[in-house]
Amino acid sequence: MTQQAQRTVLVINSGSSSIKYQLVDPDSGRALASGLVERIGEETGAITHKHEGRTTEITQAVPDHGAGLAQVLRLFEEKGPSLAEAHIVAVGHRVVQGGRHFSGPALIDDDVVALIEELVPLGPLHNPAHLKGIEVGRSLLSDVPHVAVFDTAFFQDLPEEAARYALDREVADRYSIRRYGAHGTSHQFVSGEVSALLGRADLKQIVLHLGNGASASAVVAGHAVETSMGLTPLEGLVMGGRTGDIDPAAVFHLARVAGMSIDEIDHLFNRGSGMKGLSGDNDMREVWKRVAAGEQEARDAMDVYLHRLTKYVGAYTAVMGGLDALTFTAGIGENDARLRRELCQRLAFLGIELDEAANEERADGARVISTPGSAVTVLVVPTNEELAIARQAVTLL
Ligand SMILES: Nc1ncnc2c1ncn2[C@@H]1O[C@H](COP(=O)(O)OP(=O)(O)O)[C@@H](O)[C@H]1O
Ligand SMILES: CC(=O)OP(=O)(O)O
Ligand SMILES: [Mg+2]
Repeated sequence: MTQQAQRTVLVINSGSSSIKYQLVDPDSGRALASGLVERIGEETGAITHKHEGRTTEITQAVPDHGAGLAQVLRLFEEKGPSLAEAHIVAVGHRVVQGGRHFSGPALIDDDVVALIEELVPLGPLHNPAHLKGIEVGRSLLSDVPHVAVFDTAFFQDLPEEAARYALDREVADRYSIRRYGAHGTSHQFVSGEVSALLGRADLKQIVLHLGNGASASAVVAGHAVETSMGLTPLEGLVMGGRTGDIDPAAVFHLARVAGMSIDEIDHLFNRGSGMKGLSGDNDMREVWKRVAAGEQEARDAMDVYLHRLTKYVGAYTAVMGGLDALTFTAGIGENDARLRRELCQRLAFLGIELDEAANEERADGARVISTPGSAVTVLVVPTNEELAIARQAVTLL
């Protein structure tokens, strides 16, 4: 018989086109159930629900995040575990954009919902999905507290010189234009795991969160000092469908010369660019297949991706005055050994030496993939945003 949890948190992590969820015991870290709703809004969506070693897979259209979440709650009733008997003490919602309002988790009430709504322009791919998740979650699970955990919270204390853009001060302050960052729950969780694994609290770290959205952070002794996402999650690294860094004058140029509207440019930069725009595919596994098939555009896209990463690692090493640990996480960072190898080759000048066998090994947990003689410890650490959200949520109870 599986051991009963004393208390659980249901965590809902809504992405731009997906929902990840976990029913998790915040004390032991054990997930009683977990799952993923993918390709929301597309012709065919997919839902995967895992509970006690059993996996249920459903292929069906999921029109929006509200419908996806309602389906997930039905799956809990049909396949278990029953939410009514799960001792749920809170529902934790990931929220990407908290602007300047939130430096920690917040109990969700109508005022908090209004603020998340106000911040939609600064989290255009994510905040609308979170609002749907919160609305459906609150109506279907109305007798437990709902807590919002913000991606931006970990970066609220960035040094002013990192958070401030060189934009007219009055305009920037009036319109709250500054670097808010994103993926902070993951950067905080992963950098904390690295400190624990290496047994040192004073590390100079770079964390590369490489998923569909991708970001880098520089963390000194547990405090973030730089991060690549900016006013919105568009800035920084090359992503699945997002440009990352681009000269803002490209916007003026496309408006004036190509006659594109602001909404068209927004869509182009946020959804039609990145690896998808460069190679035709936003999934790294597909891009590598194209590289293997000899497609030059795919190889060029990989080189743009790697060049951007190299630049950020170099810049953050300079900002921190050194580098002790470089960590890969999220879908690409955790699974793409070739990408890790090619990046570390470009970073050999830092004294980085990869243990090729450890890098290729398919393992689940956190691990070191550099040689004992490497000047920088290189690691793969699986992120667990859901567990981190659950732990933050219960601090408010
Ligand atoms: N084995 C793999 N090799 C390379 N990339 C992978 C692999 N497995 C997953 N990915 C990448 O991970 C991405 C999803 O990462 P994830 O962190 O779940 O992103 P998000 O939270 O933004 O949806 C996919 O788009 C895919 O490109
Ligand atoms: C902020 C962000 O890009 O999140 P995700 O990678 O989950 O889309
Ligand atoms: Mg993610």
